[in-house]
Amino acid sequence: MVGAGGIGCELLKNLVLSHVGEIHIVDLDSITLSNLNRQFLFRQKDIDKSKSLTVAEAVEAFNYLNVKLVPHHGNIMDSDLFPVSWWSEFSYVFNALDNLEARRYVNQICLYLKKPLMESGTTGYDGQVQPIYPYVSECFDCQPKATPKSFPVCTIRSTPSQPVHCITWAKEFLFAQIFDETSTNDQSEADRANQRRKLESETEDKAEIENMLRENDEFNELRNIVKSKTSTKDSNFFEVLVNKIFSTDIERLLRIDSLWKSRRKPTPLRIESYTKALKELSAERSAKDIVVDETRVWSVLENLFVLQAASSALHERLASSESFISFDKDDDDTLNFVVASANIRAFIFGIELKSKFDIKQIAGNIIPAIATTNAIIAGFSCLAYLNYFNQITSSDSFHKAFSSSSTIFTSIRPNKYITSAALIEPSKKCPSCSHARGILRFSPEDLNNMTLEGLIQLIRDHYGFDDDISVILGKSKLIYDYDLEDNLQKKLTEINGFKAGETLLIQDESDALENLELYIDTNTSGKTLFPTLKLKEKQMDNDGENKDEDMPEQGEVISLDDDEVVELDEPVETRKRGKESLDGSSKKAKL
Ligand SMILES: Nc1ncnc2c1ncn2[C@@H]1O[C@H](COP(=O)(O)OP(=O)(O)OP(=O)(O)O)[C@@H](O)[C@H]1O
Ligand SMILES: [Zn+2]
Repeated sequence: MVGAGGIGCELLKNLVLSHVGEIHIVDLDSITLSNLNRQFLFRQKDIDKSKSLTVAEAVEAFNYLNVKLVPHHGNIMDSDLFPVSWWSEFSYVFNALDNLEARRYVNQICLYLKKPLMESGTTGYDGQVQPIYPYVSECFDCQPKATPKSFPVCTIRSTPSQPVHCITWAKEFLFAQIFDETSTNDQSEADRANQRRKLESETEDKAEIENMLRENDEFNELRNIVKSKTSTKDSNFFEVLVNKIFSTDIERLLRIDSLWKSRRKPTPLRIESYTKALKELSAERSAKDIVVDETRVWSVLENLFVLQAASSALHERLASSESFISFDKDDDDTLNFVVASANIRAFIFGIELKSKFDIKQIAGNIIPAIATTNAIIAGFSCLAYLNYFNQITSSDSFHKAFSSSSTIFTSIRPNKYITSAALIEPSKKCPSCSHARGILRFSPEDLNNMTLEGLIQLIRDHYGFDDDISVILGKSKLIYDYDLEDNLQKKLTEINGFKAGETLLIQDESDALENLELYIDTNTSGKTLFPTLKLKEKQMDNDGENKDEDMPEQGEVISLDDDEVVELDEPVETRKRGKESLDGSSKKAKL
């Protein structure tokens, strides 16, 4: 079971009461106060303890069927901690995760190992369980997932009109520029040129572009103050910050007439008019009294007061122990900074102010989790799994389970509280399961002595590639094709990145056979084992064009080796065969 959060707690209780033999529980996180309202296996005393260890201990209280529980504290995507040999032990995998990246990773591992996977997720009242039988039913990646909504840079930086624009500005721009890891004082020429190009793709207004670039440069002063070891009391960080972002920058925006032809103009904030009231407020109350008032919309003065306190707290942290601070909705200093600066910007632009509670939801991309939805989904997850195990008497259990399992949805819509849909076959366009996969288990001897040329020969012999092949290591590192022979005589261990947990994507240059993805495992004691797979012939459409769409898209980046990166400006398909289509660069026409 991967994830011991909202769904995980409910699911573990169900599985233990269903008498599952042995359950391994993986989670990378520790328990926070905000988990306690729905993750019922945790108590106040457990705050800061490991989720996986605590959850295993908690269910022992009702583990009267003596299910064996094995907790693991760690990131499931860490292939040193969780190698293929570890994954191979399981007969069933449950996802109870909260992010796409980890879900995708588990999905891929289950495809490699052909393990049944129960995928589950909830947002608010909406929930879904999807049983996945690799290569028989749709996998997690068969249906494209929606990407989060984003806003044009110009709206965020120059012309906000909704609270969400101000919140995005405060979190993604202001906070990141000053405190985050990516904030830097010495931006290279290339970075600047890149930034300019990006802005030019969004607006033709030259004055606006110059303004945004200048604003960026001026953040140096703020970064310098905040990163200097000057005591917070002696620094004028808050004053410089407020003057720059709420006064100087706004005045400069006002000078760009083109922006305000059909928009309401912003009004710069005069901090002088608040100085006296700020002093009085700080004599009366502490900022702590205000920040706990999460559901009331604070006044402009209160927001300034909170901003002052949050700036000083963040400055103090940077001056004492931390080298950078990332925004985290559960880190109150970062959240208060974002809430207050977003609200003051909203006031300047005549936009509605919001409560800390509302801003937290938006800035943290949160839809409140509902304990009942988690419980229902975990219940279905367990029932669907039991259904699978009641059937696996035949050798063809995936096909059998395919016809008797369903995807189940919950929602708050009347007559649609619970609905189900039959499973469907994998999509031919799926980036994950539309090609063959398997685990390539190297003996330690072969891994140390085999050359890339030797490996390529073995792959060709094993899988019947007639023509030449190309080999991509990891996400995008091309290590061999008919035109790139530099690595052929290298031992496998001499190729940067060639290690257990990485993947090799093999493509047939003649496009006759489907792509093959091999997962590198080095944990075997015997001889090197190639997975037994029969590669399918690629489907061609009537024009002889290949129907499979697994080539990188236009604009995607392929890296050739660690320091050479080529941006594709035309699809790889057309470039593969003809050097003449390249720009004659010194990249030795590797693509
Ligand atoms: N890569 C990963 N490896 C292991 N566990 C993970 C990984 N990614 C996420 N998780 C765990 O999955 C669980 C998901 O649970 P849930 O959706 O309830 O989120 P939460 O972090 O507990 O709550 P919230 O995000 O609402 O504060 C979390 O406990 C999280 O730590
Ligand atoms: Zn798929």
